[in-house]
Amino acid sequence: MPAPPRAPAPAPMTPPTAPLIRLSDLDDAAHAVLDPRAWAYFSGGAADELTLADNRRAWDALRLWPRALRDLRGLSTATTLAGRPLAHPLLLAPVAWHRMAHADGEVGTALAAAAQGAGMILSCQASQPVEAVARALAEPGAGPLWFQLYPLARREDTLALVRRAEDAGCEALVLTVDAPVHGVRDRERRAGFALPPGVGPVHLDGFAPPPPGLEGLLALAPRWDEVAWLAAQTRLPLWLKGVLHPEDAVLAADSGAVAGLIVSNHGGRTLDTAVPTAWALPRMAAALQGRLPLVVDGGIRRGTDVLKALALGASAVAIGRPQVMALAAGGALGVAQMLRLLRDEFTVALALAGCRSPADVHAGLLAEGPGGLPTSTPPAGR
Ligand SMILES: Cc1cc2nc3c(=O)[nH]c(=O)nc-3n(C[C@H](O)[C@H](O)[C@H](O)COP(=O)(O)O)c2cc1C
Ligand SMILES: O=C(O)C(=O)c1ccccc1
Repeated sequence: MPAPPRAPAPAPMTPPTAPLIRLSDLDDAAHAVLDPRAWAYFSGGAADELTLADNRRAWDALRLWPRALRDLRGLSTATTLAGRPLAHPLLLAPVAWHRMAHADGEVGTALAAAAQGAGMILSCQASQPVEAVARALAEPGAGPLWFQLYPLARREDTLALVRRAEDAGCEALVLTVDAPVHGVRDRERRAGFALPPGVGPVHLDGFAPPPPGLEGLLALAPRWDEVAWLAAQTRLPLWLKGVLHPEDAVLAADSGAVAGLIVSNHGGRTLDTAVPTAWALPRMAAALQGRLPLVVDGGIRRGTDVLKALALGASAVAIGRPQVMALAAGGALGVAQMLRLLRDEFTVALALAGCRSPADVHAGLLAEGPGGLPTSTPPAGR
């Protein structure tokens, strides 16, 4: 019998966004659509970008000792952060000016975070207001909204910002302490980066700019007494972001003013050649002995990176660049896909390491890596 004539091929269906295979693919997707100056700003690090590269390499260098034959039934990524239940330990790190990546802006990012149960730390340099972001996150099962601060030129302005974050329903404040001056940004300078018209830090409208010159910035650089002052002004827990040294971790705990620390080198954007966060984290955890919860950021791109961060003592991780790359490439939907993928990879990592939950993750899962990273034997009974 002759073969029936072939039906014409259906018109190809283009998915709204290409399937996302791994987080690092978002860089190419964003590069293709972003203005070169915005790309330089979002993707770049400081100077020779050695810390930027080291952040990734330090997670990659760690090797896992998985456990077999564990009972994995009921596996869940659910955890708690400073007592707050979370669907999984993923937060969005504060990143300035989302509207430079996509018109959906921070509200789009927040809708994605809400849909995926992720927490969000809103930058004080955000290009959309905290009230609108808070509404987007006001969903059952949504993660917490935190507000990140740089000290403003006048204390009353800083306080006005704190009140605004409190009134919007933010659950914590984050004082960034690793960027008293702008890092050496070769890539931004080469690209001639400037804020595009119509995008800017909406929370800072009407506030006095920093006094001119280096001495003006140094006068605003937060000091330990500023941390105590800020903590005394608010009922919200105060986290410090950008601490790397174990002795500073101990000072933070001793101050009694600090609720937790974000172990961060600002994604390699401030002091180039600062240690990668995967090196700092276990040493800070050892110095603190559980006195403060730790969140870590910098180069977290894989579910296994999340697992390693928990094994080194973090309670949660924060994601910086992938959120703006995903936003640039696919708007709010892109950010939701990115978070979904990382959650799914983390679920797989838990299962394959023999852990039923984040609480099961411990230092014994880590083998010593090329960077001389710490190792231990699994504690009995785990
Ligand atoms: C484009 C960009 C803007 C950022 N803006 C801020 C900011 O406003 N406040 C802040 O505390 N950190 C800021 N950060 C640092 C991030 O919060 C975070 O520490 C870093 O991006 C984590 O590294 P990752 O990008 O490798 O995940 C920014 C980072 C990037 C990439
Ligand atoms: O670019 C940054 O990393 C950052 O933290 C920042 C600082 C001042 C204004 C905008 C962003």
